[in-house]
Amino acid sequence: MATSLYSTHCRSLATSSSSSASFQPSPFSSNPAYLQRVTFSHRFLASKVSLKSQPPSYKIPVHTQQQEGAVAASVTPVENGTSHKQLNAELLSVKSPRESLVEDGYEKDENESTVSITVVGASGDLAKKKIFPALFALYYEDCLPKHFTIYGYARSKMTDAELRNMVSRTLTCRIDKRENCNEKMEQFLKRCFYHSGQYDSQENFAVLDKKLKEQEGGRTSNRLFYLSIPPNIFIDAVKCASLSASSGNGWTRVIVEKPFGRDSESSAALTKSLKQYLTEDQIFRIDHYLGKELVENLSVLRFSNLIFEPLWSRQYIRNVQLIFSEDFGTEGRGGYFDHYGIIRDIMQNHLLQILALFAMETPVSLDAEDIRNEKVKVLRSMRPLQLEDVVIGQYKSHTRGGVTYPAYVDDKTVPVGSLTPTFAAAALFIDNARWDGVPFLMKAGKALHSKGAEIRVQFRHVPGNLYNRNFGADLDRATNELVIRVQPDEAIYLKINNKVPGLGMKLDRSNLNLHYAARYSKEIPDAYERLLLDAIEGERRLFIRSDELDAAWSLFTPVLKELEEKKIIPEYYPYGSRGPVGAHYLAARYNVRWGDLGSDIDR
Ligand SMILES: NC(=O)C1=CN([C@@H]2O[C@H](COP(=O)(O)OP(=O)(O)OC[C@H]3O[C@@H](n4cnc5c(N)ncnc54)[C@H](OP(=O)(O)O)[C@@H]3O)[C@@H](O)[C@H]2O)C=CC1
Ligand SMILES: O=C1O[C@H](COP(=O)(O)O)[C@@H](O)[C@H](O)[C@H]1O
Repeated sequence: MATSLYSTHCRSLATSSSSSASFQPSPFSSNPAYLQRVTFSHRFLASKVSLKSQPPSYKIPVHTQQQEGAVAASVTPVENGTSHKQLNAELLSVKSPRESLVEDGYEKDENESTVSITVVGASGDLAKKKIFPALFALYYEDCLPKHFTIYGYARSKMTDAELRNMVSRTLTCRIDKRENCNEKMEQFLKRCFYHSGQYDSQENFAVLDKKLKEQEGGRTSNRLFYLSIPPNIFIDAVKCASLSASSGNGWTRVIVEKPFGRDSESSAALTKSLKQYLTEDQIFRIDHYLGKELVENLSVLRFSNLIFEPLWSRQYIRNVQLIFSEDFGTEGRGGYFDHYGIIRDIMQNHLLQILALFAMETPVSLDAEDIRNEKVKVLRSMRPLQLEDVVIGQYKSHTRGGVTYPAYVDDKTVPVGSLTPTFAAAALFIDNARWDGVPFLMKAGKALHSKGAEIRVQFRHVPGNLYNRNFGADLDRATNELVIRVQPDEAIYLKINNKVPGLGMKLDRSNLNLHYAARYSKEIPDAYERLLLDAIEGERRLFIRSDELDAAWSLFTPVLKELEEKKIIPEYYPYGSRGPVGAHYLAARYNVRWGDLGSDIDR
């Protein structure tokens, strides 16, 4: 059984909460889980940073799940571990906001604050797939404040009941958290409402504001807008939300989804436009890879284990590989993708963010600004990517086992003859004392043979030749390799050499393996859960600051322009293959062999 040093799990903390606590009020002020969470972490300080000053501290009565007075309802039981898909009629009948609050046992208390979360683009793919399920998971874990409301906003015409119905189809309970699952879903869905409006209409947002106020019932209102819409309408929506639906007496924050522009200029223009309506403090630029468990764990691994940090430099590390692969194409998202390509879609953000966390110096503290300062520093020490250090590819149709998989350009939303890369490999360098000369190789592709994301750290050869003859000719295969498997089947393992038991002297490669599924019984939360919770708490550590974004774009913009201006033709690779062979030549130029070629001890 795992013992946890620092528990920040909302529900597990709730069980050990005391009956009252004194601290600055926040949207979570009466949630025992939250009280405990902030006591243990630096989040508390961050959560106090808001646009408006907070009222003075006071005694907070603890509110528990049981006290919420959930309405008993007949529900379809959870069967075979799957979530319910049927809602009963009572749930779908929409009550007025006040009725809902009273029914849920909430009495108006103007001294308490509320959080209203508006999902802008609620009818879309991301909202359905990720945002609503993450909000439900937070609710299930008692991580949302006592008073919260969720509003879906989009142009599509929908009633509250229809939104609830749509949302209910994607809600699930964790495998290890099924208790009262249907009941919790019903309670959650009652807090979800919908408002149909245009993204560029201040009047429509003003009506939303009115509805939010009704829900907030005179309490201090904190408002979070999640922009789950295409980037061309970000500014319209931000303008209208900010001018017509900002909180009058609490904080207003906006989560902005990627892409943050397509190069340095457009990104700077986006930031400038956003800052017409919001301060930097209000902008939460999301990169969901930063919310992934093993990416969060990177700093813990580095800075809390003496054995790693001394090795973390050019002295011991030969190369670092950041690998992303998907075993499906751009199906359905070709229109978006063709405008961006894999370098902008994955490398400039997800993989570069991982690289920054991997390579940064020790931050002064775990505070958001200290961490982000270090990330900016390391990004600014990097050399802009050169054309000769990039290989691009695009998948072509392939028939296997009687099934024909489409080419990228077969997608109706992709322009004929598109040269947009669906695969790229790149070699990047950090020109600082720690990393001078160490190649950081990135590889990202769609429609490859497997799905996964990992960080591979290949160490140098052991000096001297004590055991060289036992390794055979291939010394590279005998070097230590640390693998951080971000997904799927999370793991951290270290490849070491070991003597095969017996009278002879035969060496063998083995893994010291921290396999999450075996070590921890808990299901790993989705990245969006962590990030939404952080945004609600005002914790900015896992969000991208504007100077960080500028630094990231300046590494990729020149090469992206060159690729486009020179109309570089991608190397075509079959759907479901390992990608273009050019990636191997690129790696070989730096004496690197990709670690994901797979060996019998990798899984
Ligand atoms: N889907 C994903 O897996 C990921 C998405 N993202 C980002 O998240 C954001 C949302 O993504 P996703 O949900 O896939 O996007 P969608 O294309 O599904 O768009 C979301 C909603 O925006 C509205 N919309 C779509 N196109 C337009 C348009 N041209 N003009 C006005 N409104 C429009 C539609 O709502 P209505 O018509 O009802 O107004 C739609 O339901 C994007 O910025 C995307 O890049 C980031 C990572 C992953
Ligand atoms: O941001 C994006 O990420 C997804 C991959 O996310 P994951 O969490 O499923 O690994 C990718 O499919 C998409 O193209 C990209 O925009």
